[in-house]
Amino acid sequence: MTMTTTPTTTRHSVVELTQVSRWYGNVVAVNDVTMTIGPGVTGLLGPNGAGKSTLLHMMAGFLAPSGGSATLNGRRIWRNHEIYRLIGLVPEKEAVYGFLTGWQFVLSAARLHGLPSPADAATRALDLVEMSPAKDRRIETYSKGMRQRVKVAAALVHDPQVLLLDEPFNGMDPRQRLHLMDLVRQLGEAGRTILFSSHILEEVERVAQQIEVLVAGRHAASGNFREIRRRMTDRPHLFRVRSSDDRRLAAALIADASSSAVSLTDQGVEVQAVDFSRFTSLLPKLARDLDIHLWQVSPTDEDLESVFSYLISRSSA
Ligand SMILES: Nc1ncnc2c1ncn2[C@@H]1O[C@H](COP(=O)(O)OP(=O)(O)OP(=O)(O)O)[C@@H](O)[C@H]1O
Repeated sequence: MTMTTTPTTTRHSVVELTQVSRWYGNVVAVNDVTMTIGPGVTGLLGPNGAGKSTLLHMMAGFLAPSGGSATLNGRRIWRNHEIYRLIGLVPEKEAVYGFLTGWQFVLSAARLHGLPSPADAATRALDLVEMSPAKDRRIETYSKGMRQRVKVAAALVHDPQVLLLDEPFNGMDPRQRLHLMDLVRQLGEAGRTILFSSHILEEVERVAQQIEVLVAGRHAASGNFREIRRRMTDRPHLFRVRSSDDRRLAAALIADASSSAVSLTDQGVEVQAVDFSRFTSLLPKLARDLDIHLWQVSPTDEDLESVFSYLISRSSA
């Protein structure tokens, strides 16, 4: 994919949230979040309802923080029109009119921004997302991936330094997803400050250099994917083990420091492993030494929700 950038824009933008909170009536959607988003691609990872959309909307100037401050390059975002010109938001909702062509949609975004040459800007944005060949078709005839790209073009039409994307890869087929991932990566490499939200760790790992984890409105972890992975692997894991002699196996496991709790149940031995790598090498060794056959070893808490709850419990410790 080739990409053109506009040399006139300074590209080193930093979005800064300082103790930002947002509540809707009694619901605290975002709770005391402090984070800095710099150039390149950052992934905002969190389960549904974590407050990702609310956070992105505050960064885009669509929502006022109830407390704390959100700035871009040191300047307040909320109600600051000059700052709005530097930010593009790709919303999660399908905010596109099916009866418009891609060209009309992106052109109207250019006009709304009051750009001096809206047609040139629309052409450039459509080229950037490789949608020029389909620009004269109505949006309702587009695939999900094409729709998403045309939304990105509309968000990029004013050549913003900051691009915020809310769950951009949702509902796409694998090929479209790879295509958009490639585009997001390239936009980041060109020096833009990009933040996209997702509830899928693998998705975030593939595109983002930096990951910010949000759980129940709180900032639960921050780092590159290796650090986030490590923190997730370091957490206590709950395993269920079925073997030819559960009782003897449980006794041997309990004697080792790799597990904090071992219990015998109808379904086998349940082990709370506090040292993941030590436990996974110890178990086969014990089985061999004691001449016990292992029939089943399965993690019981591998879902992302439990990983998230672990991270949030750590961050509040
Ligand atoms: N306009 C609103 N009025 C009341 N509550 C809201 C409103 N918008 C969001 N919320 C609540 O705030 C919390 C955070 O919502 P938000 O949409 O920001 O999360 P999210 O991480 O983007 O989740 P999802 O991926 O499901 O959209 C949720 O509990 C949600 O129900």
